[in-house]
Amino acid sequence: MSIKRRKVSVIGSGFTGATTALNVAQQELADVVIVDLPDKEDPTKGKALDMLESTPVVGADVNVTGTSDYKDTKDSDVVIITAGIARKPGMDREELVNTNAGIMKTVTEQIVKYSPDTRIIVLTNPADAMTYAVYQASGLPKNRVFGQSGVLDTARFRAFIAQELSMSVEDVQGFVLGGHGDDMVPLIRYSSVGGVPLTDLLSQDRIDKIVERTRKGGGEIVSLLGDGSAYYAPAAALTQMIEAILKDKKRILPTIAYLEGEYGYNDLYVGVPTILGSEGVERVIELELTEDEKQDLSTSVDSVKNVMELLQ
Ligand SMILES: NC(=O)c1ccc[n+]([C@@H]2O[C@H](COP(=O)([O-])OP(=O)(O)OC[C@H]3O[C@@H](n4cnc5c(N)ncnc54)[C@H](O)[C@@H]3O)[C@@H](O)[C@H]2O)c1
Ligand SMILES: O=C(O)C[C@H](O)C(=O)O
Repeated sequence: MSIKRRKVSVIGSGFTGATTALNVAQQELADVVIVDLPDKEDPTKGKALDMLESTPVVGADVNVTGTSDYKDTKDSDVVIITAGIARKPGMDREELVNTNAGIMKTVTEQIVKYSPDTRIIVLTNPADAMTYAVYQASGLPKNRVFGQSGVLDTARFRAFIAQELSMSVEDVQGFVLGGHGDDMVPLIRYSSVGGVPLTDLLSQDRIDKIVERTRKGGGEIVSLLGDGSAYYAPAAALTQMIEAILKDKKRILPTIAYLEGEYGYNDLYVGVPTILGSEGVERVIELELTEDEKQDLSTSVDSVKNVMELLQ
C-alpha cells in the first residue's frame, strides 16, 4: 500500500523559514522543500541537508531539500512565504512594504505555477497587506490564502499572563484581533485561565501592562536582537497552523483572513478567529464585540488600510 507523503514548501531560508522547516521536519508533519534566491542555493541546500541529518535522531521519516528552482515545490500541500526583508531596531513593519510587495508578486507567481490549488500562509511583513498582495497575485480562492500573526500575538499574550500568574501556559486562553501592528486588539473578555476569567485573576492595571507589552512584543525582540526580528515563536505559530491544515484538525486559531462583510469589513485581510482545516480557512468566526472593542478594531483596521494604500 502506498501512502501519499505530504509536502510543505517554505519560501525564504532565513531565520523564520529555516526554523519553520526544521519544526515541520522534526515533527514529521511533511516532506519539506526550502526555496531561496539562486545566489543562496548552496547555503539553502546546506541548511536542508543539516536538517535531514537530524531526522534519525528525532525519529522523523521525512525528506528535506533546498533549492532555488520552484519546480521542486510542485504539488505542495502547503506553501509558507517568509521571503523578504525584516525590520531592524527603530523601524516600523510598514517600512518593509515596498520591497516586500515586489517579492510577494514574484514568488507567488512561481508558487501557483507548480501548485495551482495549494494553501498559502504568508508571514512576510507587513503581514496583513502582504497577505492581500499574495491573494491578488495568486488567483486562488480566499480560503486558500491567509496569513500568520494572531497565533504569535496570542502566544505572547499567553506567555506574559502565565508568567505574571505563575500558572501553566497550557491553561491560558486568549484572542488577539486586528492587524499585526502596535494597535492589535487583545480581547480580555475572551481571555481565561483554566476557564476562570482573566479579570478575576488580575487587576485592570496589570492586564493593561500585559496588553501593552503584547502589542509591542515584536519590537521588544527586534531591540534585543539588534539585527533581525523574532523567529522561534513565529515559526512555532506557523507550525501550529500547518499542522491544523495537514491533519484537518478544524482548530479555532486567529488568522489573517479575507473579510467579506464579517465584522463590518469588506475586501480586506486582517486578523480574526477562524476554523483552520484541510481547506485552509474554512470559516471566519464572528464574535460579538462591545462598542469599545469595535472601536479598537476599527483603529487597528485603519492602520492596515493605511499600509494598503502604500501598495496602490
Ligand atoms: N507575521 C509575523 O508574525 C512575522 C513574524 C516574524 C517575521 N515576520 C516577517 O517575515 C519575514 C522574514 O523574516 P526572517 O527573520 O526570516 O528574515 P531573514 O532575513 O532571516 O530571511 C528572509 C529570507 O528571504 C529570502 N528572500 C528574499 N527575497 C527572496 C525571493 N525573491 N525569493 C526567495 N527568497 C527570498 C532571503 O534571501 C532570506 O534568506 C520578514 O518580513 C519579517 O518581518 C513576520
Ligand atoms: O516585529 C517584527 O518585525 C517581526 C514580527 O512581526 C514579530 O511580531 O515578531
